[in-house]
Amino acid sequence: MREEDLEVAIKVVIVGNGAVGKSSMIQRYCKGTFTKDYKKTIGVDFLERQIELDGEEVRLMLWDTAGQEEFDAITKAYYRGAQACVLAFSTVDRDSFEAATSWKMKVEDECGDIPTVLVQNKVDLLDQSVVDPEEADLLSRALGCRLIRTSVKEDVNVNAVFRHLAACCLQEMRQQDDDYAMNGNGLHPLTISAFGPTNQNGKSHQNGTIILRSGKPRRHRKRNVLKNACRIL
Ligand SMILES: Nc1nc2c(ncn2[C@@H]2O[C@H](COP(=O)(O)OP(=O)(O)OP(=O)(O)O)[C@@H](O)[C@H]2O)c(=O)[nH]1
Repeated sequence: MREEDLEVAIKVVIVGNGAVGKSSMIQRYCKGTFTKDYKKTIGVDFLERQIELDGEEVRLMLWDTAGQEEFDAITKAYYRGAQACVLAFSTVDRDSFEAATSWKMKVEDECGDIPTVLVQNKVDLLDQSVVDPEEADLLSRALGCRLIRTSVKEDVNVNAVFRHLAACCLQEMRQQDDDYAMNGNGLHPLTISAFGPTNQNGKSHQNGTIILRSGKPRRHRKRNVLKNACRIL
């Protein structure tokens, strides 16, 4: 398979309290639209967008999870396999700021330590802000992730959020490629050689190799996708 037939696909989850602007951010980024109406997300939605970064084609699959508690049980499963995270709160909603730490822990529980951006949305409403700039800076340092202030409404910094995450993932992936290249025995660093279990005929089920896959982004064969349209629930 040729290198140009491969692409990087990254699953990004967007988490945060209800009404902080998660769905709006995804709509803005993938469709270029914004609506003032608030329609609670039920369950999980996703949209995708392809970008070029450092000469690589990167497909970002953006998973929109409901911020409302009542959908908690449904959304939990959808964190699995996520490779990057947007952790959003609203400039005019103190509770959403205070909930950011528990959202981060929730994602960490499911996905481990994945590249994450803390997003302070609705900065067009700074005159009504209930979060001091220093507090937000402090939180981003405490959580160990970059803070990006956005206005989805005014289309400020939305692209920067996703480019930053894609760049982090790409860097991780290249690091893995380097490790692989340097690993002289021809095995991927996360591949463990072993005798596999045998079936009733005494034959090995596969080739005797147990592969531990990391949840990190990998190159995939390009595929034709239905652009921008996939509702799960
Ligand atoms: N002023 C302002 N309003 C915004 C901005 N982003 C989103 N909104 C509004 O905030 C409300 C909530 O936005 P949503 O995108 O539905 O919020 P959500 O986080 O997806 O909410 P849930 O689906 O309940 O989790 C909507 O009325 C949006 O129009 C922004 O940057 N500025």
